[in-house]
Parts: sequence; C-alpha cells; structure tokens
Amino acid sequence: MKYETQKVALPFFMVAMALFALQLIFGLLSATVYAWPDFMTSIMPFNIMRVSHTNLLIVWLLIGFMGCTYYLMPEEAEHEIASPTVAYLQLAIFAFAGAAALVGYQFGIHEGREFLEQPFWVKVLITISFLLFLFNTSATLAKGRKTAINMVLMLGLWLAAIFWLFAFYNPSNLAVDKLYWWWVVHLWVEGVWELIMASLLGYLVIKMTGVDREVIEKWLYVIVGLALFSGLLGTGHHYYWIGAPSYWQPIGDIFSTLEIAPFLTMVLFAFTMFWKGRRNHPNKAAMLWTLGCPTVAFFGAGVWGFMHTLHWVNYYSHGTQVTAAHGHLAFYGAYVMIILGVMTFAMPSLRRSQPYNQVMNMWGFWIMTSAMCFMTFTLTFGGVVQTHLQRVLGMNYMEVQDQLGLFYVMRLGAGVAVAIGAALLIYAFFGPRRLQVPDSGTQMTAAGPESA
Ligand code: HEM
Ligand code: HEM
Ligand SMILES: [Fe+2]
Repeated sequence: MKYETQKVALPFFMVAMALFALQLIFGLLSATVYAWPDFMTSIMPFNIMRVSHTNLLIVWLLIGFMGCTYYLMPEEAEHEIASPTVAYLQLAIFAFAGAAALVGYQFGIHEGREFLEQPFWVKVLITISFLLFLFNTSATLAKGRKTAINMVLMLGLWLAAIFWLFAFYNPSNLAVDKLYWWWVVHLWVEGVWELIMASLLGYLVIKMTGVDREVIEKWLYVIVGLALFSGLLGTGHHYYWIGAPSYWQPIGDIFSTLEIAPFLTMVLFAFTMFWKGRRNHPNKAAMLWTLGCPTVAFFGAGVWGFMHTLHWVNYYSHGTQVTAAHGHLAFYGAYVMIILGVMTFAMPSLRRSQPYNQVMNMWGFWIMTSAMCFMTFTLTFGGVVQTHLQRVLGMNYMEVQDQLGLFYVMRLGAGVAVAIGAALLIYAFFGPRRLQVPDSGTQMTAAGPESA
C-alpha cells in the first residue's frame, strides 16, 4: 500500500463478505421454498426469506462500494483519507442499521415496499452513515489530486445518495408510489451505479495495463455520457403498465434499448486496454475479474435486459421468472463482480501477502460465475414456459407454478454451486496467507512487487 489509510478498506471488505455469505443462505432458503413449497413454512415465511436475501444484497454492495472507494481514493487523490475514525464510525452505523433491519424482518417488522422495506429509523441511520462517508471521501478528494476516476466515482456516489432520498417519499396512491420507487431502484442500477462501476473498472484497468490515463479518461467520459443519456429516460420501461401516460411506451422502448450501449462500451474498453497495454500483471486473478465483470454485466444487463424491455414483449413477460433471471445476472455481473474484482486486486496489499491464493480465487470466479449463468438459464427457460402458459394460454398462476418444478430444482442446484464458489473465494481472501511480506509499503505492479 502506498498510503497508510488505504487499510480502512479491509474491515469494509470483511463485513461485505460476511453479509454476502448470509445473502446466499437466504437465497438458498427461498429457492428451497420454490422447489418444496412447504419448506420451513411454520418457522420463516417466504417473504421474510426473500426480503432478507435482497436487502442483504443491497447493504453489502453499498458497504463494498465504500470499501473500494476508501482503497482507491488515497492513490488517486494522492492524499490520505481525511478521517479514518469517521470511516470506522460510519461503517459501524451502517452495519448496525443493516443488522437491525435484518433482525426486525425476522419478526415481521418491515414497510413492505420491495427493496426499500427498512423501517423509517433504519433509513435515517443509513442516510447518516452514507453522508458521513460522502463527506469523508469528498474532503479527501478536495485536498488532493482530481482525476476523472475519482471525480466520476464521487459523482456516482453523491447521485446515489440523492436518489436514495426518494425512498423516504411514499405516496399512498399506488401508481404514484411505483413512479417514484423506480427513481431509487432503476436510477440506481441503470444510472448512477453505472458511474461507480465504470470508474472502479477504469481504476483496475489503469493499474493493470499501465495504459495512459488520458486514454482511459476518454473512454470513461463516453461511458458516463452513454449511461446517463440512456438510463434516465430508460426508466420508461417500468412505466408501461403502472398507469403512466402511454408515451412512456415508445420512450421506454427507445431509451432502454440504448442502455445496452454503455455496457457494450465497457466490454470494448476493458478488452481494448488489455490488448493495447501490458498483460503481465502478476495478479492474474484480478485480471480475470476485470475482464469478466464487464462481460457478464453486458450479458446480464444488456442482453437479458433487452430480451424483455420492448413493451410488446414485456406485455407478456412482465413479472415472470424472466425478470428474476435478468435481475440475478445483471446484479452479479455489474456490481458483485466489480467489487470482488477490486477486492481481488486490493487484498494482497491489504493483507501484505504475496503472491496470494490466486488459484483458489480463480476457482471461485469460475464456479460462481458459471453457476450464476446456469441459474440464469434455468430461470429463463422456466420464465418462457411460464409466460406461455400463464400469459398466452391464460392458465392460473398456481397451476403454472406446478409445471415449473424441474426448473426450480435446477435453480436450487445452481445456488448450491454458487455458494461453493463463494466459499472458495472467501477462503482465498481471508484464509491463511501464502507468503508474508514483512515490509508495510508493498503493492503488486506489472513490474513485480513495488515498494512505496
Ligand atoms: C446492472 C444493471 C441492471 C440491473 C442490476 C438490473 C436489475 C433488475 C432487477 C432486479 C429487476 C427486477 C425489479 C423488480 O423487482 O421488479 C429488473 C427489471 C427490469 N430490467 Fe433490469 N437491471 C439492469 C439493467 C437493465 C437494462 C440495461 C435493461 C434493458 C436493456 C433492463 C431491463 C429491465 C426490464 C424491462 C425490467 C422489468 C421486467 C418486468 O417487467 O418484470 N435492465 N432489472
Ligand atoms: C445461492 C444463490 C442464490 C439463490 C439460490 C437465489 C435465490 C433467489 C430467490 C428464490 C429469489 C426470489 C425470487 C422470486 O421472488 O421470484 C431471489 C431474488 C433475488 N435475488 Fe437471488 N439468489 C441467489 C444469489 C443471488 C445473488 C448472488 C444475487 C446478486 C447478484 C441475487 C439477487 C437477487 C435479486 C436482485 C432478487 C430479486 C429479483 C427480482 O425482483 O426479480 N441473488 N433470489
Ligand atoms: Fe430498469
């Protein structure tokens, strides 16, 4: 590590991975209910498993983004983190808020608005923690060097906080409620989080390929422009059937189709830079994640998103397993993988160990990624059958569910494989160190271990 305060990232990564493991457990429980509907009914209802699964996802991704920001900010800004104490404090607040929400859910305490189920006071704590985080990192940036990477990253994080405020606005009219609900849910993942993803990707690419910063920055601006241009009006693809005016149908069709562009550009960006630059970085596992992330994101968000985004297709597929298939691969490719990529890059220097459990990390990558793809395929096939039986032939919902058992069992199997891959990865991150580096100022570079 070049800067002492980069180590602040480590506890964020530890908490994030613990919550990721918990998320997978709740995912496995809810998938078991799909396969055997009576499973645990008297102990924990399905909706509680599901809300725990999805909320843990959001909470750990946010904590992961914070960890990534604390790790890269000192290097990019060439300045130590303004206040490590504030960083630890806001992590504690965030982790407490997340844990309180999770425990509350087990007792049925929630506000019932998908993804935003947290009780009011938990939302307030999350806001306080996030603001502390933003001020801490912005103060660091203000004192240091401004690069396209840290500026775009901070822009994405601030905009994420601004759109989060709509989580507090809960109109009683259901149509209006949905209208603003998407301002958080859609504008996060298909708008401002893309800025976070692109800047983290840019950081990894710079570090690994050694390509000139000016080149990387140009790509970054193009990606940011495309993401905001398509993603904002792309919200229209959620306004087809909620009582919004009908002009949202052509707007949603056109702009959400354009949403493929930033994801495709990120693939071209990563591969072109590796092709042009150095490919001999010693952290091969980090290279794998850096190329894998935009690729899977392109398929999950771009291809699987486009599959059901045109309103005359969505008319049939809306809210079926096709949606769940897309939701899983998109979240995994774009946001899970970018965080795991930065972690894979950062862990050797955070733990002062080289060359690091790279082979096990790569096994984790391949097992988890193939299993997520397999899960997506089974849900897609299940979703197509469901769409046909339910929306074309008009069969009753529960009758159709009876026909989908095989797909749900295969999804559960895929989930078990995801969990195995995740366990390998967590062991690679936190298990015994392969080789200890006594010196505190070490980072892997393409030229080999570098001392700061
Ligand atoms: C990384 C980016 C993305 C993530 C994480 C993501 C995630 C999700 C999730 C979780 C849902 C389900 C929401 C719910 O509970 O109803 C959803 C719905 C949807 N997504 Fe995405 N998405 C992404 C990008 C895209 C893109 C680029 C497109 C279009 C090309 C797209 C098209 C859609 C559509 C049309 C729906 C609504 C499905 C329905 O009507 O049931 N998504 N997305
Ligand atoms: C062990 C692996 C996993 C299993 C077995 C699993 C299973 C499930 C199940 C059964 C649901 C409820 C679906 C429904 O109500 O129809 C669900 C929802 C969801 N899961 Fe997972 N999951 C797993 C991993 C993940 C991962 C790694 C992510 C993030 C990348 C994720 C993101 C989501 C999202 C966003 C939803 C809401 C989807 C929607 O609204 O369409 N899950 N998951
Ligand atoms: Fe969307």
